[in-house]
Amino acid sequence: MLESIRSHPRSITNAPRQISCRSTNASSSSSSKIAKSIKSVDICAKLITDRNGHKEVIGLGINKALTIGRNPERSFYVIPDSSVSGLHCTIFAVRSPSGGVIVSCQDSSKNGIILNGHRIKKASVILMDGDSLRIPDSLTFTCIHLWKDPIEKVSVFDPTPPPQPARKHIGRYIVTSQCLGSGSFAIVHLALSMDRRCQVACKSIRTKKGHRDELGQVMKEIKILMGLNHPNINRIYDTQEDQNFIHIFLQLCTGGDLFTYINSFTEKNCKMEEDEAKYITFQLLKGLAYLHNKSISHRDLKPENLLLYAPGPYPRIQIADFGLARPKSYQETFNVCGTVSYLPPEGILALDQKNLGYVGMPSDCWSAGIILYIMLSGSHPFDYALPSESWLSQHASDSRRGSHADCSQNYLQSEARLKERIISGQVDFQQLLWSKLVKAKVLVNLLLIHDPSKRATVHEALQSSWITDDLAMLEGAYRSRIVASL
Ligand SMILES: Nc1ncnc2c1ncn2[C@@H]1O[C@H](COP(=O)(O)OP(=O)(O)OP(=O)(O)O)[C@@H](O)[C@H]1O
Repeated sequence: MLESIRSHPRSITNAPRQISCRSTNASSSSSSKIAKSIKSVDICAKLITDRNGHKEVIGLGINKALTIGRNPERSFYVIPDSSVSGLHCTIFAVRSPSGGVIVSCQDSSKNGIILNGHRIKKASVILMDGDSLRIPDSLTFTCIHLWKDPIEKVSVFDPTPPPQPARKHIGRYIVTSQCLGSGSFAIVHLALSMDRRCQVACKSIRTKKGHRDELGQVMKEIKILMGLNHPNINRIYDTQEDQNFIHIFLQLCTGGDLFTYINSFTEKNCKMEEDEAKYITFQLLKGLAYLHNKSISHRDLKPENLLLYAPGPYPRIQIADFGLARPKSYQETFNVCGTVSYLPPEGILALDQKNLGYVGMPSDCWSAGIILYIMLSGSHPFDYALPSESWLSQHASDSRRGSHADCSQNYLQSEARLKERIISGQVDFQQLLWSKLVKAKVLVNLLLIHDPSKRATVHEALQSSWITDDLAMLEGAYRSRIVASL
């Protein structure tokens, strides 16, 4: 599979074809046909296309690629015009981590696409309600519409574009009301950079009055992180401050986060392929190696903080959310922080004894080991109270409900059990699948070594035979899919 990615960089479009509903006119009979055909499909958005006055409505399903182009072999929606590339663009809908839907369009054409009057080439953009997307001389998507009650509304043929959602100016950015996600400290919106002429993410952190020192510290850290430039690190472009917020402008990722991606396999009762997990781990280790070479540790690595640069299989991932990252030169050890499920034993001990410090880089390697385990098995190596595979769905609903801050008795008890298991170091390799994943298991074990001084460093992890056996293919895929697109 890795080989096929290398030689056919567009194999991303081998994703299942979009099950769409089309109507050639606005008649009620076609509307009812649409309603029938979509009942079994998780439709979350619709496109209304206009081709020389001929209008159609197309439903978009979650995690389904709608490929558009001239070549019927490569495209579901075929436009036999010479101005259209074989595969011109791919529209994708993914669930956003906060439960909404993100619709994006990846251009793969020679001539590009026009989004609201701006030409886009070889990039992935997020589409908002009312956005107009044009393939020059051929086709216009007059609107994209996202609904909460999709089945009912997708059958209604309404070619009127909805009003453009509110936007506000912050410096040289236009921040839209399209929410991309939110966390404990921040809310993230889609924004447009007037200088870069591209979409970016705007992460807004509310600043508390009278905490100027804290604010100064955040700004200092942001400055350090603005110097980072690596394909697997989410870039910080700029910051703006106003009375109540610090706004951080980030490189836009259009594919959601790794947690939601892994969970999409569990929802389909399957697991991520070993090769795909390897490709993602390889990128994670590359990004971490870059950070660790600069003596910076992330300290809050988890699948929720690994973003997919664009949707689709074998995604490019970016390490994000550097809120807790620190250069080591600040201090040798740190006050403990991060999420318990991904903390190493020394982090748990530091957390409970309050005054102990721990070192950031081995902690990142531990978290990488947990992430690798979850990608391959769909469950957590220490959280095995739950039957395997229900861990992800349990945590997905927890994080949607925002119950990380839950202090209920149950939550505290299961957290205490989890901490005990992490400290005792008993990794659960009971699942049958591990007998087939011998080399991957070796790497997981190296990253989950109890003693941080003996734990594999990121460079040692990159030297593990699970990675080096396929290094040529991994490097090839990396070069053709990631470095070539920079
Ligand atoms: N660059 C980006 N591109 C697209 N979406 C993003 C980007 N950065 C963040 N998001 C979305 O916003 C969500 C919240 O962002 P982030 O995790 O940075 O906030 P936070 O408050 O610092 O989180 P935490 O609760 O983990 O501390 C992410 O889960 C992701 O879905």
